Amino acid sequence: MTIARVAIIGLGLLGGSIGLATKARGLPIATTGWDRDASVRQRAAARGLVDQVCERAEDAVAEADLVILCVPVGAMGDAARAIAPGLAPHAIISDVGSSKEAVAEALAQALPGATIIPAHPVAGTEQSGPEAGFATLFAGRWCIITPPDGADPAAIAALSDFWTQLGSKVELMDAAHHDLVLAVTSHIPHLIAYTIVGTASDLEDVTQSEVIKYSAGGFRDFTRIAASDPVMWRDVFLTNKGAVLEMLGRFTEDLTALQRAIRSGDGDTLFDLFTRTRTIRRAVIEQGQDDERPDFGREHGE
Ligand SMILES: NC(=O)C1=CN([C@@H]2O[C@H](COP(=O)(O)OP(=O)(O)OC[C@H]3O[C@@H](n4cnc5c(N)ncnc54)[C@H](O)[C@@H]3O)[C@@H](O)[C@H]2O)C=CC1
Ligand SMILES: O=C(O)C(=O)Cc1ccc(O)cc1
Repeated sequence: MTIARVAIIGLGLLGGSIGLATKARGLPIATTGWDRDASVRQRAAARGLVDQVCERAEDAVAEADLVILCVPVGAMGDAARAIAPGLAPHAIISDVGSSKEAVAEALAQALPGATIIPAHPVAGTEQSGPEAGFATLFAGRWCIITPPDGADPAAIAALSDFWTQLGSKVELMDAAHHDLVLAVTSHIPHLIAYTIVGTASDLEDVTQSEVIKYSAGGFRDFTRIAASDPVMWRDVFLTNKGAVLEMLGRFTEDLTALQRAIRSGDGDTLFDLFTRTRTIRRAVIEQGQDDERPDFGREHGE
């Protein structure tokens, strides 16, 4: 199965980065794109995110071997219905959504009989929109592919190859397991960031300007995460409800234990946890899963 033509639906950070990476790596693949927002279509064309930005969804997907839906997870069903009339019978339909079980269901319902292989590149930033994409986003990052039971092995192989050619490391995973793992490694950290920044900005005896002025430490990192796209993250929490609530239950128990340790002056408990977590950070850096790549800050103007 050769992928010679890819249609990208949704031309924001993820869609734009796929288009730019395909071009920058010189892949022999033609790219088309569509976004439901006319202003995004125009800005995407101006930046050359794909070879051809189409005015209609069905034109963008006509003759595409692979269609990648790069819209918020709550909009996957709508996007799938928009492309349905133009799809080639052999096309592989995939996506980049941050939650996988709900997306797989929405796509299967919208496109009965289609070859659907959901995926999630675990790579992104707090930015969104057609100006945010960059060609190196996926380099060295994991892309988790969650094929449904009975999926065509040739289609899985073709999608895996595509992501490998964009520079990603590919792993196959069951969708439910993906959702549980990402709940703890990505979704709950975002929820915590939104909470802590919200709590700080609500404080009555600390002014907003003090929060901004003295946010040199950990709080500064939280403000980056808490600047992430509200539509995208609303949809993530609504679609990964079960796994997020399960992990949030455990997190709340652990937080309560820390609260008790602080109240009772139990320094050993605090020290032991902080020592254990330090080793995790070291392992993350050794595996190259941090954002301390030499080009990352520069490309983001930091
Ligand atoms: N932002 C990130 O760091 C990451 C995001 N993702 C996932 O990628 C997907 C896209 O996220 P971003 O590119 O960050 O968002 P974005 O906001 O930059 O781009 C999304 C685009 O989809 C368009 N859109 C919305 N509904 C549509 C519809 N029904 N039909 C056609 N176009 C529609 C919007 O106009 C927008 O241009 C989401 O599902 C998100 O969960 C995955 C990995 C990382
Ligand atoms: O900006 C960050 O730190 C991220 O965590 C980006 C991100 C957001 C959502 C995903 O599904 C994957 C990666």
